[in-house]
Amino acid sequence: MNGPLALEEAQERLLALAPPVRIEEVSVDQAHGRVLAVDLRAARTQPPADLSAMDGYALSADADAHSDSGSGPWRIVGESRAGVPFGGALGPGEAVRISTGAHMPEGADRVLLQEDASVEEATLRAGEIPPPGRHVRKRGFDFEEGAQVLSAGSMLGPAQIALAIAAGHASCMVAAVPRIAVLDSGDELVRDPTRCGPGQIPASNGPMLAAQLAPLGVRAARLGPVADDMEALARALSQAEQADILVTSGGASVGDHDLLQDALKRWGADIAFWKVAIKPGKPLLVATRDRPDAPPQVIVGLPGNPVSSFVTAFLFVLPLVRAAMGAAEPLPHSLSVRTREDLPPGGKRREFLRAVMEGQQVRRCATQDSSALMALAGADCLIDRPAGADPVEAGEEVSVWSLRTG
Ligand SMILES: Nc1nc2c(c(=O)[nH]1)N[C@H]1C(S)=C(S)[C@@H](COP(=O)(O)OP(=O)(O)OC[C@H]3O[C@@H](n4cnc5c(N)ncnc54)[C@H](O)[C@@H]3O)O[C@H]1N2
Ligand code: MOO
Repeated sequence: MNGPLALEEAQERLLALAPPVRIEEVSVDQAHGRVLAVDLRAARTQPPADLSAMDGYALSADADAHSDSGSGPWRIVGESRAGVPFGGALGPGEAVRISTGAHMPEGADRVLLQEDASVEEATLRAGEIPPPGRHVRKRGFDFEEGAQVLSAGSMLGPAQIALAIAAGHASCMVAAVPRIAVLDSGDELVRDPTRCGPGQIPASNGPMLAAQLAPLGVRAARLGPVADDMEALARALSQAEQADILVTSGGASVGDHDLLQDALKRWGADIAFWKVAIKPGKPLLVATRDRPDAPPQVIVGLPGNPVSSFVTAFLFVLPLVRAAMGAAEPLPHSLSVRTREDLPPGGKRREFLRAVMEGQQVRRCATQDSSALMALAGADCLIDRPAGADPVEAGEEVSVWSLRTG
C-alpha cells in the first residue's frame, strides 16, 4: 500500500479528474458566483461621452484666455444634468451649470467646483481657474466598445456583474453548475435532530456540506443519512446516477463498519487514491465511475468526523466544483499573518488548525479535536502548519487560509 499523498499532489490529481465544463447562457443579474465561459467584450463605450465628475460649472475651453485676473466672469447659459444634456455649444466666456455624471457640453473642457464658485444672477466668478480637463471623465476612459472587459474563467462577483451590465450585456455564457449529490453514512446518524434515540446523533455533515456548496450556486441532492449497511448504501448510490460529483461523508476509515470503499467498488467505481497526509482529513478517498452516455462521475469520500469533513470539503470539494465550473484558479489562496501566540513544532501530518483572526493577528482555537463543532463554528480561518515545521514564536508569520470566502 502506498503512503498518504501530499496535499498538493492529491489536489492536482483530483482536479485533473474534474468533470468537463458545460456551458449555458444566464441572465447577468442571476450570474453571481458563476464562472464566465467565454471572454466578454464591451458592447458599448463607458463613459459614452465626456462627463463631469463633480457638481459645478462647465467652463468654455477658452477659460484661461478669457479670464481677467483669474476670476472670470462667465455667463451661465444653461444646465447639463445627468441624463439631460445641455443642447447647445459653449461660446467664449460661457459656462453651464453641471451635475455629476452629466455630459460636458460641446466647447467645454473643465469643471469648476460649485464650492469654488461665486454666482450672482447669471454671472459666475472663481478665485482660481481650473486647468483644462479638471473633473472631466473622458469618453471611453473605463472601456471602449469592443474591448475585452472580462476573461473566460473569471468568477462573477458583484463588481464583475456591474461591469458586465455596464458593458451592455443582459446575459452571458457561463459554466453550468455541476450536479452534486451528498451522501452521509453511519448507523448512529438521524436526519431529524430533535429525535435522537440512545446512541444516536444528528447527521450534521450533510447539511453542512450542502451549505458549503451553496455559495457556488450548487443545490446539492441530499441522499443521507444512510446506515452502515451494504444494501442501504447500494440503494443510496443508485440515486446518485445523475450526479456529476458525488460527495460522501463517513465510513472512509478502516473500521469494521467502514463499508464505503467496498460499496463504491460494487457500484462500479475505481479508486483513484485514498489517504492524504493532512490533519484533519487523512482518510480522504477519491474515485471515478464510468457511465455509458455521460462523462465519468467523480466521487470524493470525506472522513466522517465533522471537522474533517468540513476541512476536506474546503481543500478538495470546493476546488473540484470550481474546476468543473471552469474557474481559472480553483484552489483557495493563503495569506501570511502574524500569530498571536507561540505554536509548537509541526507534527507528522500537515495540520490545518482552526483559528480566529483578531485584528491583524491570528489565534488558534483551544480545541483542535476533529469532532469539535464549537471550535469550528467559532473559527474564521485555518492556520497551515507543515509537517515537521519548526516551532513559531508569537509575532512571527504563519500561512493562513480564510474560511470567509469559502
Ligand atoms: N484505527 C483507526 N481508526 C481511525 C483512523 C485510523 O487511521 N485508524 N482514522 C481516524 C480518522 S483520522 C478519521 S478522520 C476518522 C474518519 O472515519 P470515517 O470516515 O470512517 O468516519 P466515521 O467512522 O463514519 O465517523 C467518524 C465520526 O464522525 C461522526 N460522523 C460521521 N458522519 C457524521 C455526520 N454525517 N454528521 C455528524 N457526525 C458524523 C461519527 O459519529 C464518528 O464520531 O476515523 C478515525 N479512526
Ligand atoms: O484525519 Mo482525521 O480527520 O484527523 O480526524
